[in-house]
This record gives sequence, structure tokens and C-alpha cells, in this order.
Amino acid sequence: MENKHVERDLESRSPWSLHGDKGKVSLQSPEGKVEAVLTVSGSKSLTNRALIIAALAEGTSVIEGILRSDDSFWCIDALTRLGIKLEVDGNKVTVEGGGGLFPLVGGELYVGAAGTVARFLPGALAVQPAGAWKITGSAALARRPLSPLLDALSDRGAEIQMEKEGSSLPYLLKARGLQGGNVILPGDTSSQFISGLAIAAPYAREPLTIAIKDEVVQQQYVEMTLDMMAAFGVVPHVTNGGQAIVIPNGAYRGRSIVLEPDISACCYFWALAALTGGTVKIEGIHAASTRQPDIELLGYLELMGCMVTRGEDFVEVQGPEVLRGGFTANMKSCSDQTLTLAVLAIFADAPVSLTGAAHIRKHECDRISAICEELGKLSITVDEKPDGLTVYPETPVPATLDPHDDHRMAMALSLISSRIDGISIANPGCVSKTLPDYYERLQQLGFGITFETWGGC
Ligand SMILES: O=C(O)C1=C[C@@H](OP(=O)(O)O)[C@@H](O)[C@H](O)C1
Ligand SMILES: C=C(OP(=O)(O)O)C(=O)O
Repeated sequence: MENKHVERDLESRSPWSLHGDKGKVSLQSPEGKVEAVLTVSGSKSLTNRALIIAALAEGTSVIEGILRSDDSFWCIDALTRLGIKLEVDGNKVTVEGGGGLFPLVGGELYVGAAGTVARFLPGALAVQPAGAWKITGSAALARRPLSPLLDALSDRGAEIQMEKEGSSLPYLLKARGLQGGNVILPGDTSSQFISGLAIAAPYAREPLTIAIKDEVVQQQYVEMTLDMMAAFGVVPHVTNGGQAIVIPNGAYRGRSIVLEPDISACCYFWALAALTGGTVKIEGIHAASTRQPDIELLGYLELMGCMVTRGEDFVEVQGPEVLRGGFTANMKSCSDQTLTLAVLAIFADAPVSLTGAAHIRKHECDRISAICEELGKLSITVDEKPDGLTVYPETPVPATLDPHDDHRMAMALSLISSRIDGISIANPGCVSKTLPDYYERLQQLGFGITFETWGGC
């Protein structure tokens, strides 16, 4: 494949990224089964929630176990440009909260390709009594939906001017404080709109109620938000069977907090046990108490014949001789794992259908069309549907694959190399959005890893 046709947004790569100069990585499968005991860095979703809430809080917070990746880097960068003092020491960040106020009331904020920052920051800006900021981000992020949230903030008093018709970024936000009252948000597009408004709502002038239209996709992410808010001292009230969230006025209080590992990242390593018939144990995981929705992948791995042990603070997956297919999985609640399951399905003993994931067409890329396109390059037969796909298992033909500048595409497609040689992934550095050292970790698990620079050498 000619690298020049591969989309890559190097601008969104942060100083915490790796391999921005690499045009391709070629992977050799490990000898036999993948057997490992490992740990995984902090949750991207929890990291950016904790950072923004700590920045709004009164007093000092110490956040341990953060993820160091592009998404968290741009979150820290934006908060720093708002005048919040953050001291980063490895995977620990000390935050001097602004007590609901950002000391710097103007400037330009760059959010990279991070949906969490793009959706969690505007509300925190809008509750400011005054200030004007230009928010910019990656081309891919500009293609993702944001208007339901920005419209809600405008309706509550913010002045928002979009720079380009039909593009979510850049825009200018002028803050004049936020009115409370009732706000209606869609649940079928992104859970992050709800999370973003909820995080800022304690600082509205009056209590604010979020009424959610239709069912929330990946609902557990909203639960993660409400839990994090409560951990910092503001307790929302969920009513109407989860379709309404009442947020009282209040103030977050700084605290110390240790974040869980990133379950979404764990899934790729558990999938390797499933694919190779090996055993992968990941420590520090509390399967029974985590709210991270991607823990649900474990149920599908069990359906496919894996043995899953959910310990007190670990989860171990033992893969079967043959992966069982012949089922349909509704991915609405853990749609970030749609791509992982699609790859597992290639090696199952019967077709697998994935449904309920229409909204991931608006993620880092159109993930449904992208995975269908790339599996097609491997001569895998797929049926693309509006909300998912059906994968018909067969032995893939080696190919160089394009991750469409999407970290989850790159990480999922790389798993194929656990079963066959000859798989290459273009633009491998895109994994830096949430897992910069993914390829180094595969190497530690026995994969052969050969990088080529963009020039092809
Ligand atoms: O709130 C969050 O931390 C996230 C919410 C989800 O986004 P959508 O609700 O837009 O699918 C998920 O895909 C993303 O990885 C993280
Ligand atoms: C969609 C994702 O991220 P975000 O929405 O936070 O950019 C993801 O990590 O798969």
C-alpha cells in the first residue's frame, strides 16, 4: 500500500505519542500461545474525568494512575492554558483546583482527537462568569458530532460561533455563566454529551436537570461520570429510570484518588489469549465493581469458549482450542469493543453478527465501514449493516491494512497477526491516542515487530 493514501493527523500526536515517524509496522506472530501476567495503565475515560473535575474543584487533588497518552496530554494542556496548575510526575498529577473558576479567561485551546476533552471541556468553560476561547482539534474530531451539546450550552446562556458550516471545530465560546433548569440531550449519538454537561452543571446558576431522549449508548460511561462527580463531593440524582439526571448546585472538593486501569486496553490482551489458546492474566482489575463497560467483552469471550477467572483484583482469560461463533452480539453498551470482536470472529467456527453500534460510525472514523473495508482486504467475507456487520470466518490472506487513523482499528487489526504472518499496519503511531506503547507490549508478548518510516525505509 502506498503510504501517501493513508490518512494520518500527526498534529493530534502529543509529546506522549510514539512512532509518529513510522509509516508501517510489520508483525510476525508469536511462537505458539500467548501466556502472560501483565498490568495496564490507567483508564483514559477516568483520567480525563478526574482531571477536569479536579480542575474545577476547590483545593488540591492528587490523581494517581493516570493514562499518559495523546488524549490525556491534550486534556492537561488545555487545563494548563486555562491557568490551572497541574504538576505531572510519572502517572501522578497534582492539580490545584480553581474553585469553579479558570484563572486565564481567554485564548485558544487544542483538544487533539479526544472526544472526552471535546465534550467535557465546553460545559466547564460555559459556566465561567466571563471569558472567550477558541476551541480547535483534529480534522477527524471536527467530523464528529458536537452540536447537541453546544446547542444546549447556547440555550443556557453561552455564546457559541462555529467557524465552519458543518464542522464541529473550530468554534468560539464566549462564557457568561450557565442557567440551570431543564436541558434535553439525545442519548443515541454519544454518551459524552450527557457526561460533559453533567460535569459542569454544579456550577450553573440554578440546579440543572438533564432529560435524555431515547436510550443512551454506552450508558455506563454516564455512570462513570456520576460516580466521579460524587467522589469529588457533588451527588447527582438519577430519576425517571435513568432518563433524567438532576444535578444540584455545589462545588467539587479536591481529594486524592487512584484510577482503575483501562479496561478497553485490557481487552486487546485478553483477546490474544482467546486467539492463541493461551492465558493472559491482568492484575489490578476489579471485574465485579468496575463501571467501565468494556468489561462486558469477557462475557463474549466466555461465549466463544474462553475460561474467564474474575479474581479479587485480577482477571485471567484462558483461550479455547477453537473459538465458537454462531451468535449475535448487541454492542450498544460496549461499542468500543465492536472491532475487537469483529477480529475474533474471523477465527470462529461460525459467523458472528454485531449489532447496535450505529453511533460508532461517528467515532474516530466510520468504524463499521472501515472494519468492513479492511477485512475485505484480507479476503474475509463481511455483511455491512447500518448498525454493525456480520463476519464469515475464513483464513485471512496477508495484507497491509489501513487503520483509518483510528487507534482501535490499529489495535484490533494487529491482533490478526497472532494467527498469521504477513500482516502490516500502516500509520501505527495512531495507537498513541490511548495506548502509545501497544507495539512494544506486543513485542514483549513474543510478536516480531518491524517498523518502516513514512519514507519506506
Ligand atoms: O465518556 C467516555 O469516556 C467515553 C464514551 C464513549 O463515547 P460515545 O458515548 O461517544 O460512544 C466511548 O466510545 C469513549 O471511548 C469514551
Ligand atoms: C471513541 C473513543 O474515544 P473518544 O470518544 O474519547 O475520542 C474510543 O476511545 O474508542
